[in-house]
Amino acid sequence: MAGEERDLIVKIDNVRKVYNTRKGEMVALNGVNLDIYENEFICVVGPSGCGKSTLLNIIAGLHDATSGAVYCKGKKVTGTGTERGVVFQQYALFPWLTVKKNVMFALEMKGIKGKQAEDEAMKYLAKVDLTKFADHYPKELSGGMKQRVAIARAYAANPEVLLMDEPFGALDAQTRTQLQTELLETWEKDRKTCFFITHDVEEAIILAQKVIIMSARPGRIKSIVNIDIPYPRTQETKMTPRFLELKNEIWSQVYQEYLEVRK
Ligand SMILES: Nc1ncnc2c1ncn2[C@@H]1O[C@H](COP(=O)(O)OP(=O)(O)OP(=O)(O)O)[C@@H](O)[C@H]1O
Repeated sequence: MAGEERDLIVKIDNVRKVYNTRKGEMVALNGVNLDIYENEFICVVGPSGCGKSTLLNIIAGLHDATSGAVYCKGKKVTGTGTERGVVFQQYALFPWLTVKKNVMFALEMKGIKGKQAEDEAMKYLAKVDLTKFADHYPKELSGGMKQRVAIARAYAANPEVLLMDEPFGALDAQTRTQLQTELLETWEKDRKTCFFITHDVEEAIILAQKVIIMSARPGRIKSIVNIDIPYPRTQETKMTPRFLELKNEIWSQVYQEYLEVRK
């Protein structure tokens, strides 16, 4: 249906990625197909080395696919673009810019300048509760605060899709839980399309509408599990019977792939 097509944000079409290594060719991804629709929250889990980051980097336009292609709103991805915002595990802030200027940078890339960029940056910093730190430098912030700035910067660019590569992976458990809650609250309000990689099955279920399980290398999509737990979700959701059932189901599938890796 034409209506459905309008809502398709990212199309991953038969993507294969081969790296040339000293030991020869290494197939990181093979035959990956996925459609990401507007307002979807998708989490990707799978064993270490199955190609999750490779896939995200190809969507981001940081890597090329060896064959196949990615389309964003119908346009073939050939490089990075402001319609695809990326948040990495290691905050990737500019250390020489203040918090506010880091966020302003994203706005300036979109052609928003001067006072308007400053006002908008402050608006996004307020969303992540960091207005008081606007004039601080990244090195003066905790890991969780740096990641909030990275998220504010990604949001400020108002991308069609947010690509997040283990954004909370480097944080302690408490901060991680806090940032999950904040991201959930934000997503429940604006439903920004998200493609989020994590090692943490609980994190995937609490956030996502769909959890994509990737197979051991060469990475393929092994299965897609719909998370039928209604929003709003809170940390207490993790104690509910349905959550635990989904956790068992997804964990056992991921575990099978871990065993494949170890063979
Ligand atoms: N630039 C590169 N050159 C050669 N091989 C690479 C390169 N980048 C990744 N690889 C290999 O491709 C495979 C997939 O890596 P990738 O980082 O995408 O996996 P991942 O699922 O994100 O892993 P993890 O969960 O450990 O972060 C791995 O075997 C990795 O060693």
